Amino acid sequence: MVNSCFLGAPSLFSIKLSSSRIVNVRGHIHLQASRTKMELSITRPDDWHLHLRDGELLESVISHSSQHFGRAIIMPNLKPPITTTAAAVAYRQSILKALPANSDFSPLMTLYLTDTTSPNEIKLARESGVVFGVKLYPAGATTNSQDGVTDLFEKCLPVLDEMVRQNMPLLVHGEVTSPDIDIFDREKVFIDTILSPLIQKFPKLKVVMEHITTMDAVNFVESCDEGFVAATVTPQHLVLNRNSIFQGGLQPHNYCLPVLKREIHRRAIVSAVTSGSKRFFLGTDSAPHERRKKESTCGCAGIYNAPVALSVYAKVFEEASALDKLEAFTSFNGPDFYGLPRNTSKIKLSKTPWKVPSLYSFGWGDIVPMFAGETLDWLPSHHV
Ligand SMILES: NC(=O)N[C@@H](CC(=O)O)C(=O)O
Ligand SMILES: [Zn+2]
Ligand SMILES: [Zn+2]
Repeated sequence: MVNSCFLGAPSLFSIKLSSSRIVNVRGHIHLQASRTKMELSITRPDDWHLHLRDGELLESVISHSSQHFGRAIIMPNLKPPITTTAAAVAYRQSILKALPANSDFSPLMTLYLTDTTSPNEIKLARESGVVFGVKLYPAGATTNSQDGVTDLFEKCLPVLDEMVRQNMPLLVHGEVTSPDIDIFDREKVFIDTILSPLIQKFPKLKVVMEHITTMDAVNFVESCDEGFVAATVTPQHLVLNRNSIFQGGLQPHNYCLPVLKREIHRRAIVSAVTSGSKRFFLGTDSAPHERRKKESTCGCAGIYNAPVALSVYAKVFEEASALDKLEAFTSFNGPDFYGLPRNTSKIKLSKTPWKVPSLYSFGWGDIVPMFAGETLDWLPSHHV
């Protein structure tokens, strides 16, 4: 098998190939490797959307993220949700305690916005130095969102004003919840009826549209001011379409929210992230649920992708002949948007096939990862 890789911006990352030869095609440098041993060295990535949960679930899943990622934006949808800075500080402590010895992984905390969040809470959040965003869950939109916002424009204007003053990003689960809106249209209707008016009203508010799933979201984010509106993209929305929920029978482990969409939407998202645009960055939305809660008469939404995320992202960029743009997506665009320094250490991704476990078993139960039992191409090195 021959592998070919076009080096658009070689200074961004390095590719090592054993048994490689350099071919000059019309002025462009291509590297070809027979007997593939391709290796990428990239700045250590961050995960800008992660569910770590708490208790034994937290202890069970944390190393899958901390071994590769430098930092992660930690979602606040616990039971009860993290609605105050004091709760975020305490949750951060329990994450640090659960980390493997010697880990330098850094959790970036968020607050869960409710109808009664006060502007003063935003000040406290900023002063704490450990809260980096405020999460909007429309009430009823997703897992543990029942305490979320019922009417953003009715209830949250003073808080949003304060967020602009404090330069505190609003992180958005962008779906309307009205039962008369088709589930596949909920993101688009949210953009039209909530996000677009919100940005008109608060042009200086930083907004991250989390886990985008549609061409409409891509177009919307691209139409906004670059430094103010951005989006995270999950592995599943880059490689799966809605057929995979029903392939050969109901597939509960491919069910997440916002639900997977049509192939045209997947392709639009792939084009957006592999274009090199700074508006899109890595956010896995890794969302572990116990196996029996997924394989159930009323299965939970959420895909556990932390163990496979980097492999999947690398495959997407490779298939788009855009490996030279991978590092900006995984490691630069996120910190640049949040105004944080980029990581300085590196990780390696080698093109070595590895088999995803069919199950992770813990004393309290099992978790089934994305691509359980399948073989993936890109193997990330552990960060030490
Ligand atoms: N994405 C999901 O399907 N589930 C997430 C919540 C969320 O991010 O919407 C969860 O917490 O399980
Ligand atoms: Zn969400
Ligand atoms: Zn999420």
